Amino acid sequence: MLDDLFAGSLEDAARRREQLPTAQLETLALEQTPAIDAVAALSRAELVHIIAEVKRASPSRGLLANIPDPAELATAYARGGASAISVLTEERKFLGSLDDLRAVRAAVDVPVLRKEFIGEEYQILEARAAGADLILLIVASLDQPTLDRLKRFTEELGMTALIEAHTRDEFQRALDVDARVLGVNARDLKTFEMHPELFGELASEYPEGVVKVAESAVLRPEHVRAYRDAGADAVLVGEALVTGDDPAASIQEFRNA
Ligand SMILES: O=C(O)c1ccccc1NCC(=O)[C@H](O)[C@H](O)COP(=O)(O)O
Repeated sequence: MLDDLFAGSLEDAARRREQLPTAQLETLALEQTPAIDAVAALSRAELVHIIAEVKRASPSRGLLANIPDPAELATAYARGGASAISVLTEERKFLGSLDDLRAVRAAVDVPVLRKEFIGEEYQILEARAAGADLILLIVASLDQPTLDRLKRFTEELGMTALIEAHTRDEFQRALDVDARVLGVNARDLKTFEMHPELFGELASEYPEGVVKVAESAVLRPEHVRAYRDAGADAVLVGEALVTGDDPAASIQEFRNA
């Protein structure tokens, strides 16, 4: 599944590159307002940070929510106290787009994450050109030299990489490239089973100064509390917010869990 998602994302990027060659995209990326410092925005604070996700659909859950106006949803997230907004831009299974990212960027002042299956520099330039401050790098799909190269490229553009691990080995590989924001995702990408305990098993191994992000498997405030008690600085939440009645209120509840 992960290989298919990556292949699809890279094919879509290749199609866009035919319309907008790398040199032109680079100019657009460099013209943007500088990226917001996501490390500062997500570092430990009295209340846990919520990274709230704009997520229409997913491979594990199918269609989740009709989101006609991602900017409106992101504005509600920010009103509820989200510290960052994650926007799924993958088109085939998550039904997202770079237009969603641009709309969210224009609507909020908090850092914006491009959630995508990123395997090459062009996709990172696209993220910057659309105003993203953070991009996702999934360790499971990148060999170590590529992970290192893409992380450096991200930082050269003034952005931050959220480096995502699903196992202890991947966690170590993220540390080996000096991850500054390191996520542990509870969702097994092969079986889609949730393992929220993995974050707690790895939390004590984060070096000082690395932002600890727990991802997925939050449906209720007690799930956020468990991540917070295990040491999370930030928790990334998608489904619970897009399927709930009042996303701003849910974020407030999660922050105070
Ligand atoms: O959500 C999926 O089904 C999925 C499948 C394969 C790769 C990635 C996937 N999700 C991306 C995410 O990491 C989540 O959207 C994010 O952590 C929020 O998760 P949740 O709160 O459980 O919706």
